[in-house]
Amino acid sequence: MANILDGLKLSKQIKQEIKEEVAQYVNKSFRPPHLSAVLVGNNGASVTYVDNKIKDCHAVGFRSSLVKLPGNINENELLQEIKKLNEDKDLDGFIVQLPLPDHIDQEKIIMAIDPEKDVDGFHPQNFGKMALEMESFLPATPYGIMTMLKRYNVPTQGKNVVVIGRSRIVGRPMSILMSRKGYPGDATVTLTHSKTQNLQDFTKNADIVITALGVPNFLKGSMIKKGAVIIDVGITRIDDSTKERGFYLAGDVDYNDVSEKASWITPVPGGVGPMTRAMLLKNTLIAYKKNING
Ligand SMILES: Nc1nc(=O)c2c([nH]1)NC[C@@H]1CN(c3ccc(C(=O)N[C@@H](CCC(=O)O)C(=O)O)cc3)C=[N+]21
Repeated sequence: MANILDGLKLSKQIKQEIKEEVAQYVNKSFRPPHLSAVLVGNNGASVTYVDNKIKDCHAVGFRSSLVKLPGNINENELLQEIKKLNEDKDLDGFIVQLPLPDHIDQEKIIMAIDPEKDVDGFHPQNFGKMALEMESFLPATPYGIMTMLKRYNVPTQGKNVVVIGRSRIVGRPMSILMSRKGYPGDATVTLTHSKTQNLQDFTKNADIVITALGVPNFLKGSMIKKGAVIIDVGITRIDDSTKERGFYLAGDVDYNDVSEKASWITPVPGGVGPMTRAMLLKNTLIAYKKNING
């Protein structure tokens, strides 16, 4: 049976560390860190994520604010809102919750965010710096996975890592981070995606598999090597009226099957998701310290 990479437990530890650091600043009469989120429309999962983010902020002593905009807002109006946030001296960082409605050009919006306030690490300047191994804000989900591997001392040097999915917020940055120098990193990375042929040939050879697909129960025990480390980024809501919230969450990994064979595995829920939230706070703290210390 696999050991569990407990993202919920680790995220609580990290939040505690952040809380203590914030308290030190506030005790010296500095203002608290301030994170803002922009929410366009009312997609169910997005609303949950933003609500959780606000709770997280309060739990660690951050100030938080929410910019709630109607789903039919046009691109220029949204750009105006972003300009205001960029210019707000009392704001350390903000995120624009994705996905945006189809009539808005996502890239254009991301490009408009001040890279210094881009605590999601989505702006091309931060992405480019990440790829060049310069200091930058790292995207929260990949950063959370790197932190989990580090705190659990999972070896990565020279390991075969297979990432499934090439999205701009998870798969692609994950592949870059794991190939960077140092620990965690120094891995041999294969980035697979929907056009990959014979995916199993790659996953069966992998020491670490990171799935970011959004296809429930996609990864089976037969597709992995014995002793592999399995990181499940997929979180899909599955309607189920017998559940309290009317749905349950399913990962990309067939957990019962895969955990028989894996050495380490992340659960869903309680794995990568809570780590993502903790790393957003971490990035905001980094932005804050730069602002406070000048
Ligand atoms: N600008 C932007 N930045 C993001 O980081 C971003 C985004 N847009 N859009 C959507 C995705 C998704 N995402 C999640 C974060 C935490 C959980 C999470 O905490 N999940 C819990 C369960 C939560 C629940 O119970 O519903 C868990 O896995 O245990 C899930 C999903 C951030 N994203």
